[in-house]
Amino acid sequence: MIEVIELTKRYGRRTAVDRLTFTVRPGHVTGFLGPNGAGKSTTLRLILGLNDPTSGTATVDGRTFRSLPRGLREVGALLDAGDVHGGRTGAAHLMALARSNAIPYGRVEEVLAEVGLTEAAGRRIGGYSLGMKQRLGIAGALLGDPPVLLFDEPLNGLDPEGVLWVRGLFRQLAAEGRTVFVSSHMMAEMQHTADRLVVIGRGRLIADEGLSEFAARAGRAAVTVRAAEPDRLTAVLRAAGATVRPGPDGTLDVTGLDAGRIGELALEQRLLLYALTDRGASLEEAFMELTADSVEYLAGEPR
Ligand SMILES: Nc1ncnc2c1ncn2[C@@H]1O[C@H](COP(=O)(O)OP(=O)(O)OP(=O)(O)O)[C@@H](O)[C@H]1O
Repeated sequence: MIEVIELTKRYGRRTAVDRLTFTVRPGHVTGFLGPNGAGKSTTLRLILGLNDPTSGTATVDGRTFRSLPRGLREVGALLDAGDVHGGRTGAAHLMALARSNAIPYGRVEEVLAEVGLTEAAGRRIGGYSLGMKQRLGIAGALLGDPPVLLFDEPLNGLDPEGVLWVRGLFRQLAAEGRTVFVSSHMMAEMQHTADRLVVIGRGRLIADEGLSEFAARAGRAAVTVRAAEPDRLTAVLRAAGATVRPGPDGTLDVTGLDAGRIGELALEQRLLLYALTDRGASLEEAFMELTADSVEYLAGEPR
């Protein structure tokens, strides 16, 4: 379990992390979300004892990372996949990590196989693609078989197959009872990866809850409808107070009426429906709405 209490980090006059309090529990994949510059990397570095907080505490199972005696065996982390010695081979990099953390060398082969890098293990990291470097970083985090794992933007640079693999791996690690904390600035990445969210903006906590609770807060549940006569249905639904927007492939995106009421109205007007799907609130919309005030650099108005 990771516990962050009133954590604050200032760089001169800039407050990167502002009295942040949250808990990351075992058995879940917890997404750590926030727009660029929200303070995610700084928070992860504070948890790992790489920087000192200005005030407040960050502990892992009740102790600061620096006071944990067994390093990588207690907490595995991938912070920056590019931060590796390009002249070394993947295997040599992991061997060095194993040696400095008193981890048996046999683990190196195991984790290389787990991340799919066995073939590339003898090649120099300088020639690895970004996706391969991410895999190597994940291998390093897994090396000590730790109960707590932190990943900073681990999906960056991975191809779709790699993304699916990482998601499966995170779920499996959580199912084994580990604490898995994964940062990202994109809700779309997290909504299929995490089951809980810690959301921050400008260093402050915005949400610490399950994915569905977060979505519900936006309060914009939508229904997707596919109808034989979309124009007539649109008029009927608008007359009943709904907001209707054309969706992709001739579907309609309806808010303001639930699926049951839309079905009734269609039946009353003898309008044929091919599909009627509850979409729930869009997590992306919830994220944009709740973090809108804390985005560092807003894009200009569209021209
Ligand atoms: N060493 C430092 N010195 C000064 N300011 C810093 C330092 N590290 C971070 N900051 C500032 O703190 C704020 C938070 O940065 P941080 O990298 O933690 O954000 P982030 O959420 O990880 O962003 P991103 O998604 O862009 O990586 C930013 O405004 C950044 O400029």
